[in-house]
Amino acid sequence: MSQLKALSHVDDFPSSPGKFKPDKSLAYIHRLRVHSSTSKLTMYLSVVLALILFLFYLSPPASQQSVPSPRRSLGSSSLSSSAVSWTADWERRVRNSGQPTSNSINGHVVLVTGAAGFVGSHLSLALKRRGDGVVGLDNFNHYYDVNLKKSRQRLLEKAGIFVVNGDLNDKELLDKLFDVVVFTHVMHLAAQAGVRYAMQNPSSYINSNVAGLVNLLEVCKSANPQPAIVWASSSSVYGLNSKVPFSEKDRTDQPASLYAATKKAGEAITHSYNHIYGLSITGLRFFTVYGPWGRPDMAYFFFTKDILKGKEITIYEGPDHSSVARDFTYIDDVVKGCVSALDTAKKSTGSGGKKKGTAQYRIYNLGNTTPVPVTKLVSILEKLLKTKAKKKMLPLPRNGDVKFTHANITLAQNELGYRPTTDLETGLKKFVKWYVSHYQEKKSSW
Ligand SMILES: O=C(O)[C@H]1O[C@H](OP(=O)(O)OP(=O)(O)OC[C@H]2O[C@@H](n3ccc(=O)[nH]c3=O)[C@H](O)[C@@H]2O)[C@H](O)[C@@H](O)[C@@H]1O
Repeated sequence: MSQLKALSHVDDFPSSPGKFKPDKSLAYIHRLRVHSSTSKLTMYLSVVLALILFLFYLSPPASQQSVPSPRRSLGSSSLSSSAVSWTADWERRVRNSGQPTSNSINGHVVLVTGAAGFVGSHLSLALKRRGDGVVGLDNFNHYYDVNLKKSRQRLLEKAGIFVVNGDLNDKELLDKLFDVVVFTHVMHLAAQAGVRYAMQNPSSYINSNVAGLVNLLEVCKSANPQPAIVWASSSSVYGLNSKVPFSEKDRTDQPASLYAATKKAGEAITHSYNHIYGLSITGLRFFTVYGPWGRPDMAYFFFTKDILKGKEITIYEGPDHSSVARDFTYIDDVVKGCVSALDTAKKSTGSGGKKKGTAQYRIYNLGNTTPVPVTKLVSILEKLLKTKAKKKMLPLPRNGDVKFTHANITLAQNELGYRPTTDLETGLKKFVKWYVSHYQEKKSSW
């Protein structure tokens, strides 16, 4: 979430009480009392009266005041005179975007949060392609290059998906979206991602991954009908768990980063909403998802950028120079898992904020089952980029990173039919191809 954006309303208030200077104004009134003549007072009163009448004349009638004005969070920065038509246009765009096509197999209508993000944009396109109604939501924060998010948004727009510019914590906006469209599903992918950044900006993780999640769940529990919710948890919840491969039954009470702790909190929070309100919930633990249109804060992405620039890259290693490894999972495989989670999700059981029966609660690993050392990732990139990396080996810092991840995907295989098919070399080849073509015209921004 953009801190600046979240706090922008603060500008409406005096920054400090010091801005009020009651002592001066009192002295002024006192001077008036002592020195002014009756005629002066009459003159002041007339001026004040004239001012009140003038302001009254300028103010719109009550009926006009009740018309909602365009909101900053809805993507308009200017308060134009066409306030009413702009709002109607916005509603029309949301409604059209959420309309399933006639060839839609199941008629799903999905709200995708984080739609301008990496997984969100891929998933939105996949759903739209098969005819689902898809409405996107994204706050376009500055955690990484906003231009990349806007480029993804343009792709979505071409496919007929409207991405609403707004924040998860904006309850009024979420209520409005649920008023305009009846969502059968919510695919909740908006989050403050990144393991290491949590040490720099801890509050952004609480704001998005905890407060934003609760806000969304509050709106979903009150919606009628309640949507089924599928959301992105993370492999990082396994934390210091050393039993491999990681199974959903393994302990997840030892997070190694605040990021992981907020994702684990999300699993607990969603469970409580499932239990109390009958919301159907599916949590997906993603394992280092990579691919075209990926996130520039992730190692494979900035390694590629730095290798091409001839800049040194830092590779972390474990004790005694042991390798650090990740179960890198290709985006298309993850998207298939997400779609399948949506398709197998049962309906929520509650209505009007009241639970009517037990609702489905599921958690799945979506990994690749083949951990690859980071050193190997770098050698694949060197081969694909035909450039030698300038490598610096460093002991794994205490920044929240864990030494390895490795998914057991049996449960997702059995219940979602999830079968990842892309190995790291094949996936990175597709990423590099995209990277080179996407940035070749923007070399100045490298
Ligand atoms: O699977 C997950 O749950 C998580 O996957 C990634 O987190 P991570 O696996 O740490 O991905 P990267 O940040 O791309 O790091 C990949 C590997 O490169 C290593 N690395 C990272 C940065 C660096 O400068 N050098 C380096 O060797 C890390 O230690 C890690 O082993 C995502 O960033 C998280 O949002 C996601 O939730």
